[in-house]
Amino acid sequence: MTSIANESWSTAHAKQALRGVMASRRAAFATAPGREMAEKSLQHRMVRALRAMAGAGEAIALVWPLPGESELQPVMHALHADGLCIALPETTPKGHKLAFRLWQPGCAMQAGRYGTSHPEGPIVQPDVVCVPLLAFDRRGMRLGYGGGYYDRTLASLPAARAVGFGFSFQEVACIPTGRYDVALPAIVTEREWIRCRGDGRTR
Ligand SMILES: Nc1nc2c(c(=O)[nH]1)N(C=O)[C@@H](CNc1ccc(C(=O)N[C@@H](CCC(=O)O)C(=O)O)cc1)CN2
Ligand SMILES: Nc1ncnc2c1ncn2[C@@H]1O[C@H](COP(=O)(O)OP(=O)(O)OP(=O)(O)O)[C@@H](O)[C@H]1O
Repeated sequence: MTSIANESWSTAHAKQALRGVMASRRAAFATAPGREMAEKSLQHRMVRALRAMAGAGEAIALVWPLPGESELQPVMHALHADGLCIALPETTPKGHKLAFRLWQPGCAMQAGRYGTSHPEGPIVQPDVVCVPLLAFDRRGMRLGYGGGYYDRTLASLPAARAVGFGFSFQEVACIPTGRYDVALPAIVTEREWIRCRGDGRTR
């Protein structure tokens, strides 16, 4: 359910309609012949982009995938082996920012809100935040599940570098935006590392 308390009725409803369209596209992609190749290519591009973005020993926030999302565990293992610190979000109650917890290979995962999973490790403040998305555009605007979690979280971490990630089929011409949506500076897909053109409020 989308909370419409903080944005106009028309924006909230346009976002919800787009979520429905993107859910169908994602379901079709789940069984598409190119899925496995696209997944591997996205993982490689993510590792390359994050190695370039993160300094030695820095903390990178990734996500534990929800059904239909790309598998990022190989990315987590590769960056951990580089000596980077990996954190995953714990889904807090709606209206709050996410809490990031330290992940280590083989660590126990705890079931969280909305089907998400998080490690039980200590809280970590990430230097780089990888942002999951349902849809994106070339400005760097994104659509998520409607919790507003990443908008709130990024607003509270002004020094963190953010990068979105997803598959190229998730690109649309123009994401409907509200007052709290801020453009991502970059988005990685299985095809490219997009330097987004922004909307005048890019973080
Ligand atoms: N893998 C992953 N982890 C993540 C996110 C994500 O997008 N992907 N999040 C990104 O913010 C946060 C969790 N955000 C969520 C916010 C709302 C709903 C939710 O309302 N789900 C509805 C149905 C949503 C739909 O399909 O339209 C539900 O479960 O009923 C789910 C996750 C943190 N962890
Ligand atoms: N920094 C913020 N402060 C207050 N309200 C916010 C903030 N960021 C987002 N919101 C509100 O949260 C609600 C959900 O936002 P939105 O639809 O953009 O979520 P989303 O980006 O799809 O979700 P998520 O970030 O969890 O993937 C909207 O009503 C929005 O105005």
